[in-house]
Amino acid sequence: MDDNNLVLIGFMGVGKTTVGELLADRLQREFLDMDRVIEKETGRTIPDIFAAEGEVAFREIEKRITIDYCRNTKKNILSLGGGAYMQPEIREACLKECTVIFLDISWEQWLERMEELKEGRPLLQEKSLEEIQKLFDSRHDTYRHCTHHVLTDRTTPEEVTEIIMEKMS
Ligand SMILES: Nc1ncnc2c1ncn2[C@@H]1O[C@H](COP(=O)(O)OP(=O)(O)OP(=O)(O)O)[C@@H](O)[C@H]1O
Ligand SMILES: O=C(O)C1=C[C@@H](O)[C@@H](O)[C@H](O)C1
Ligand SMILES: [Mg+2]
Repeated sequence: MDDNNLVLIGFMGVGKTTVGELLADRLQREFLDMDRVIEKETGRTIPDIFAAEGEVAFREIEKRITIDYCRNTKKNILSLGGGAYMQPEIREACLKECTVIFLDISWEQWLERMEELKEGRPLLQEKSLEEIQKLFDSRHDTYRHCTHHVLTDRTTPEEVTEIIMEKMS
């Protein structure tokens, strides 16, 4: 395996953080959740940034910090915010500098998790179910521009980790 960062992408709640931590253990690499990195670097929570400055301002901050970590760090496991990959500049930096793993999930399986996901995820609190499903569907084709695509339906985080290890071997 090379020294590239591994970048996990996919919709909110698909398991990027959970699987990212397991992968980091297996590979003896550091795990960085980019939502938490953004909060640390700005000194504010993501809900606070959304509330005070709005989504457009959040996306600019997200772009600057995510691209910096993609380009200027090595050997990390980076879990991207659920919407980060929709930004073309972030996508280009990830595909050029990193190995990108898309964690996919069906809408039906995702719905089963939705209630537990609402806390701390402002987009899920603001939007109707119909709007969330539209967002879910609209992002799918963009996430497919990746290095490895893993469907996680009825698969435990440990099994997902194993599938990723096999794909990269
Ligand atoms: N493969 C899985 N099977 C069942 N539950 C899972 C799986 N992966 C994650 N979960 C559960 O789903 C919830 C969301 O997982 P996690 O926080 O890892 O998602 P995420 O992709 O990092 O979300 P976000 O984009 O909002 O940061 C957690 O409660 C986690 O335990
Ligand atoms: O899917 C999204 O657009 C988001 C997902 C979260 O990870 C956070 O980055 C933020 O709440 C926006
Ligand atoms: Mg996460």
